[in-house]
Amino acid sequence: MFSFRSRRRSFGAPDIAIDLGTANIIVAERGAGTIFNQPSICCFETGVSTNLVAAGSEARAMIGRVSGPFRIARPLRGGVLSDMAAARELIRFATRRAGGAWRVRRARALVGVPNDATQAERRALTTAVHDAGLGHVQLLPEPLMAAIGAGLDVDAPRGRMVIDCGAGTTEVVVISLGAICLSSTARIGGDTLDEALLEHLVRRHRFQIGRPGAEQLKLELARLGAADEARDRAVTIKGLSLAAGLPETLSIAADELLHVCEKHLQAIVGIVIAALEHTPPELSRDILDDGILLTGGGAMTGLLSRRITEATGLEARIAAAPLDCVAHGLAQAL
Ligand SMILES: Nc1ncnc2c1ncn2[C@@H]1O[C@H](COP(=O)(O)OP(=O)(O)OP(=O)(O)O)[C@@H](O)[C@H]1O
Repeated sequence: MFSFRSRRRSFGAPDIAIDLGTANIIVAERGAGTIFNQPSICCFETGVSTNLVAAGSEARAMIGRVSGPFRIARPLRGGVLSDMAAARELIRFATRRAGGAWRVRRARALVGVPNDATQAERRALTTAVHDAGLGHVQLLPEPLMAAIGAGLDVDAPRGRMVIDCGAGTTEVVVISLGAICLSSTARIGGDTLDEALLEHLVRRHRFQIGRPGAEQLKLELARLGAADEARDRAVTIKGLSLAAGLPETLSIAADELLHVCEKHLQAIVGIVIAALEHTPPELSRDILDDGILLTGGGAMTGLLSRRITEATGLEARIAAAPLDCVAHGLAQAL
């Protein structure tokens, strides 16, 4: 069982907090608050040596538009580190503006990590943070940090269920007395929904769009899906017609694409139900009274909270700033 308070005592005051997510990286510095919040993306020029050309928002604008020696890289896949060089360079880039006195003695860093990350995945993340120029690293579980960042009193002797819906992972945890009592993680999230929409368009309409286009489509569907009357509307998508081999604008009923989204949401609901089945009775009673808290970017679609409530009968509440909960929790730990 992870206990936040016991781990903190042996670490001393940290200087910097890093929420390195599959989609976004947020860095907070003690005394200065958030100093960086941008997409987790790098663009490298590969040649004799590999150089970072751009990172964050600038690199995101390059997706699908680079060729030759340029390579777009994302440090994480499915919530865990998959590209060491990209992680190191992105963390270095994101922390370069930090100006604390710790620069002289190398920062102590708090870094969020999925609760089910393996020892090898934890070691890789720690190495990437060290290689980026930071000193002592402490890894903290993202769903617990999300709960703290959302304002839950995690130290109370009360069962709290939190679902952190990221781009690469969905984590369902039950927290009591400052510790995670039960945890279930699936490597699904906003990214897998983007991919499902891409595949649907190719299979059903022979129409190709890029990853940023798929994410934009998902965000539009999230808006439309929240209002039942909007389901009849059509969405227009710009991309490449594979049949004609030409750029085209495709118009599709929102309802058809919302079916793809619903499949994804049902997979998340399935994880929540499985976690509830394994929750001890006293904690279940607390969750019955307090409901479930949703954090992470994927929680922002009102559809997910609605489907969870329909399936479980429990109130599902979306945190005030879902995208920032983990970073806020880590910043509080600073
Ligand atoms: N309004 C919205 N509706 C649905 N999804 C959204 C919305 N806004 C953002 N997202 C999605 O949320 C995801 C990013 O969330 P978040 O920043 O919490 O993930 P992350 O921490 O980078 O990922 P992970 O924790 O899995 O490594 C992206 O897939 C993004 O498209």
